[in-house]
Amino acid sequence: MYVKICGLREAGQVDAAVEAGADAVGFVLTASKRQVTPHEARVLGEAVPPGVLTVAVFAGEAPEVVRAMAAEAGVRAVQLHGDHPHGDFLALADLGVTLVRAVASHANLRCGAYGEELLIVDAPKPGSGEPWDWSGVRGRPSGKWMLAGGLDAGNVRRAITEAQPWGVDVSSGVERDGRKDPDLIREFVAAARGG
Ligand SMILES: O=C(O)c1ccccc1N[C@@H]1O[C@H](COP(=O)(O)O)[C@@H](O)[C@H]1O
Repeated sequence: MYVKICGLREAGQVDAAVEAGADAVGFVLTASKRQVTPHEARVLGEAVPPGVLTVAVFAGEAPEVVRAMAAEAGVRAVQLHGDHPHGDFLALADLGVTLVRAVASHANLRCGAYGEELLIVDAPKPGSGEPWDWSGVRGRPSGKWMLAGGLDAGNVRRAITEAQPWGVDVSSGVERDGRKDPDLIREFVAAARGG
């Protein structure tokens, strides 16, 4: 089970995610309570081993903005949320990073349909921590797709059973009082992998 921990803002949180065995760590560069600057993302990403994907999260920015910020952040992947047109993915195809398309369940759920390598099927309000009807997507997405939206250590096994994703992605569910919590990160990764 591929696991991404998103919305990291401090070096200790990144270390906790890597040590827990996360496959990918996310830095939110779009407007959010979890937003970091491209420079901060670069510094955080420097401690991440090569085998772990560093992901910059965007939502609605123009491809030129994504290109410039991703280059400054030095990330290995960019994640575009919302209704980015196919042309935005084509415009970023030569960026040399993994493209991740993040959409709500009403969208095209074929991973690769827009040239992306990874797909995230998320709640209507990304980063809100609100659970949604994961069971409704079972059998609809194809390829390498991650389930996101309202997951935590207590519900991720059920969500995996219901939706049958290739991976899972979490932000709010590994926070305590608005900050990422190393224990919750460890518990989430273990639960996602069946521990
Ligand atoms: O986490 C954010 O603040 C965020 C802001 C804007 C777009 C995406 C964001 N995060 C993504 O939301 C889901 C996780 O949601 P949840 O908090 O676990 O319910 C994941 O795809 C993040 O990358």
